[in-house]
Amino acid sequence: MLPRASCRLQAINIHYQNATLRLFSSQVHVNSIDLTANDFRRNYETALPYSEIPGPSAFTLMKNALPGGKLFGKEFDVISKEYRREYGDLFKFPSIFGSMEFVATHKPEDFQTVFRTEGQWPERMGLKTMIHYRTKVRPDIFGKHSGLANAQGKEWGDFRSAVNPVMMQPRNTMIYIPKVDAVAVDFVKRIQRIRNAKTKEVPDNFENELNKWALEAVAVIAMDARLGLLHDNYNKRSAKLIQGARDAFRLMFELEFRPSLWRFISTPKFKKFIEALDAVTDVSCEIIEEAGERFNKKPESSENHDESVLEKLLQIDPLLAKVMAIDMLFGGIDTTSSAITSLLYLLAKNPDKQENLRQEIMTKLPNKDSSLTAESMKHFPYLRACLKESLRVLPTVGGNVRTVAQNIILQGYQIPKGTTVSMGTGALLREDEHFPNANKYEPERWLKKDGVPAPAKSAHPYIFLPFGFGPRMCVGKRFAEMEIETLVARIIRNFHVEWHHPDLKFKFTSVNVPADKLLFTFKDI
Ligand code: HEM
Repeated sequence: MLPRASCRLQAINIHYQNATLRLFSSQVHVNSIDLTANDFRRNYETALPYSEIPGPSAFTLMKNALPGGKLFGKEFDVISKEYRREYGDLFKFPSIFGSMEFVATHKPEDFQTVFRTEGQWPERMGLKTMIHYRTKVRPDIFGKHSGLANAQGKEWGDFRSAVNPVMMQPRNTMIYIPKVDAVAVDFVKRIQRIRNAKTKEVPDNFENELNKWALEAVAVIAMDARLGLLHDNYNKRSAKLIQGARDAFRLMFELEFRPSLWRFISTPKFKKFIEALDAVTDVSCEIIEEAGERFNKKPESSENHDESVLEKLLQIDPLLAKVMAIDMLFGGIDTTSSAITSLLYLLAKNPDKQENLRQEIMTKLPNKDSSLTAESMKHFPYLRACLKESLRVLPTVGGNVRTVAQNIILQGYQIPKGTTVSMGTGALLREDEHFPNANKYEPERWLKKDGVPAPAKSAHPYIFLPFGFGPRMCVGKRFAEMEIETLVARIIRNFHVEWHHPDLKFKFTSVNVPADKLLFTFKDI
């Protein structure tokens, strides 16, 4: 323990918490935007009752979702699209087999109402499968913590206040650039090794390679550990972690959102899910323990400015540090690799944009072995725009969710406090009404030119929220953006990225993942 560092962290923590509260205080309790409490109460009483929100009955939903039904095996975005066509921009998904009833909306004004009334401790429904696993199956590891993503109320507020200064401050992200860049350089070498010598196309397991990069990069930030995943003979333990995270993510989605009896009996899928989570938990704990031993061996006097997230959090609360590190390993694989897949694919399909990006990168990486620094990363506005645009055209997550914190009115209907509302932002990102030429990949729409604001700024501000919104937004946002930008800068500096196959499809699990093999071609510059 380092008491002085701990005090410093707590001071930053309090400062950050105050700043965060200031930032969002103007957004609290304004559902009635500009209405007095009495006016709002009157409006609420005369609004249409919640029970009248249109939508399929539990029976129809079951019938459609079971074998032979019109939506059998369909992804959530397809089901949502179908019901939106049938019922309009607001409809209700009833509860089946103990799953949660929720309201789905596709109107930006509704997103604004929900977010601006979310309060100090916004609630996003916890994942019942994860909470069950952590509190009932593995309390030995997780103690009272079901994880940041699943905690609610003050427990969430305390957890988040502890991790925010370490994970959300830009300064604390930049310090990891050299280490994350070293991972990117290794990945470039890996591409050179594994691609076909003649065609330069990578093997059909390239998605797994991207997963390995994502885990290697997040581990270096989370616990200053190089796992060696980019070597030819990477160890079985890490393979188990990747496979476990991938299986758990996909099964979690099925168990949470499709009809399932797991709440009543341990179904085969549920057993597989527990096995997958056990693999993630056990391997993560081993890696964390090894990191802890390394930190203990560090001399007291050694520099601590680029301490890992784990090391910093250990000085605040060891259990919280462990749970957050596990969540970083678990949550930092599929998300980041899905986002980078979309970006590489869109750059491959739009060679002119790829060339613009290369020109920008060349200014700071004149040689292939020039170093990427925090300073050089500040000068890549086009790279940032390319990432934003790919998160718009092929978003990693399809929407946002909140449990509403007070009674509100959406599209004339009463939405009582405690209702789960799913905001289908993903569906609107490809609509011309919000983004002209919405299907076109145009990073320029995110850039201001000659003093003229970026065209994308004229879209409703609550539609493009790839990392969520407000105090509960993605805690890994800054790390994810930095990891992706670093790797893409390295790749585009080294290769022409090409795609010579039918259009790549994505499927919606908990995140959008590629449905086909990632057969990219990487030709040397
Ligand atoms: C491109 C990559 C990523 C995307 C698009 C993404 C997106 C999201 C979104 C939309 C949320 C919900 C936010 C809200 O409700 O307002 C979220 C939450 C979260 N994300 Fe990410 N994420 C990404 C990467 C990561 C990474 C790398 C980590 C770990 C280092 C991470 C950890 C988390 C955690 C722990 C939460 C829950 C936060 C809370 O409830 O306080 N994410 N993410």
